[in-house]
Amino acid sequence: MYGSIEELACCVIATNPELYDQKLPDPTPLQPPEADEIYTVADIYSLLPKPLISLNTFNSLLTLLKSSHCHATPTLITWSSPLSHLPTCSSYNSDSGLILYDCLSLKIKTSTRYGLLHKGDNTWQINIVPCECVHCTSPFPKIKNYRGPTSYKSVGNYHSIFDSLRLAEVLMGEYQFKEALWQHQVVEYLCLKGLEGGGGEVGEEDLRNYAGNARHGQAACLTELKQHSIARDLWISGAKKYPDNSFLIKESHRINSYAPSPPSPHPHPYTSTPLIPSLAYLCPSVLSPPLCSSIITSTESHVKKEGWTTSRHYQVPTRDVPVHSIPSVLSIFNAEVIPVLSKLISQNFSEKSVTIHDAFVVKYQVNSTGTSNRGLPLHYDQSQYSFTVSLNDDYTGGGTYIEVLKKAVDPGVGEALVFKGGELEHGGEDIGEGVRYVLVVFAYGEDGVGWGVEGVKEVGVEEEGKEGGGEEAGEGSGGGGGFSFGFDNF
Ligand SMILES: O=C(O)CCC(=O)C(=O)O
Ligand SMILES: [Fe+2]
Repeated sequence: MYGSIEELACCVIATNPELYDQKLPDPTPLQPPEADEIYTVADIYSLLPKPLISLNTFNSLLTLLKSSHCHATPTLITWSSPLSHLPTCSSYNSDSGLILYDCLSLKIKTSTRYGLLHKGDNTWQINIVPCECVHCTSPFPKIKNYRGPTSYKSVGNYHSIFDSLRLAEVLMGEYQFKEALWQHQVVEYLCLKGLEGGGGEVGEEDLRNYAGNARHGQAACLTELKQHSIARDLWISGAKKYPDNSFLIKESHRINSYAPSPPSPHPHPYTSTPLIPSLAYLCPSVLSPPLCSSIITSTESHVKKEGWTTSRHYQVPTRDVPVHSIPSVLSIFNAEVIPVLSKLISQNFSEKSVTIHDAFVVKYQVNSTGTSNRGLPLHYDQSQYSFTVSLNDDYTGGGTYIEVLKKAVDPGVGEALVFKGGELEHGGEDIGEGVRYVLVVFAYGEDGVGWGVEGVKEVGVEEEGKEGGGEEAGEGSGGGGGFSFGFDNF
């Protein structure tokens, strides 16, 4: 029995020092348990979300709680991030603080959760409430459904699959990509098992759809974890396996649109100027001014019909159009830009080959309120190599702002900046007047140190690669690669 939340927390801290380890565990491969019905507190604990709050934040929350008393008698407790980090947590709609999970009660009495609610007037009050967020409701009461064939009783169970998918999305929203990857693998696995059993109560079509979404989720997580060649394989093989899944079709279309880097060196000599040696270079004449104008014209006529996309890059949303969605721009890009970019990367960064992850045309503009879309906040691209190719110059301000230089770099029309997008903090400098168009490219090389990762296996594929669905490794996977961003969000 703990008299106060402080005593309780002290006990938790004393007994679970690893709660402060912000490192995520390696993704757990799906392995059937030895026997049915066996799961320990450690098993449950390993599935709980890891704390994202710092000790300081936690202590200051405890200070706020000084006068409150916890009437519960939990034995093992962990806590999640502040609720504002849980976009799909439905049970609390205020941006209130903290949920404490009582693992033993979860096993015994699923109705008891300890919620900490902000009352809105700088006072805090503990209420014991049944939390219905997916962290609480999804895996734990149904944990047996998540543990492989021997304990998998109801493979077509709608709630376990659907809740698992939601949980995976929440984990992604919390930037817990390794755990989200694992959850997506669980979902695909459950769906495949359900399909083996004829679809169950969910039905084959929905199961295939969820499985495809889960495959997309795995690739998206791997992309965030900079495991890009594996992500690429999962997208390509996923589109073959789930040909009706729109996410997978879109991604494999993106991947297949961009030409591979040319095998022989680009014919004309190429000189670039180091801006920050080994990190950023200025590159003259990547594209001729007439081709830049042609890209702008084709882009504008495309967006008249199709509109701009604003949600492809969720971390810093640009208003852009992917190059692979405009055939005339794609052919200029493949014929003119890729050979030059490949050459630049091999010259400046000693890469043997380059793979394009994504390319898009961005438009910055001062809107009628004079505020939005003038630039892009500081960020890292999570690409290995990024390019910004200027397409016009009739604006004031603008350029690619490089934080370490404390200045914006704005090459002339058809010129480019190539830089290590995942290492150099940068942004789009606000424009003053006019409109700025820029072609942005995310790419990765063959030998990116620390970019290739082993040990992630495709769900449902046997060791020897034998599988009913005729799964193949995606073509064109060129070893380790790296970066992220340009995939569609759920
Ligand atoms: O506007 C620029 O020059 C930077 C664009 C950028 O960083 C991006 O789209 O990721
Ligand atoms: Fe960027």
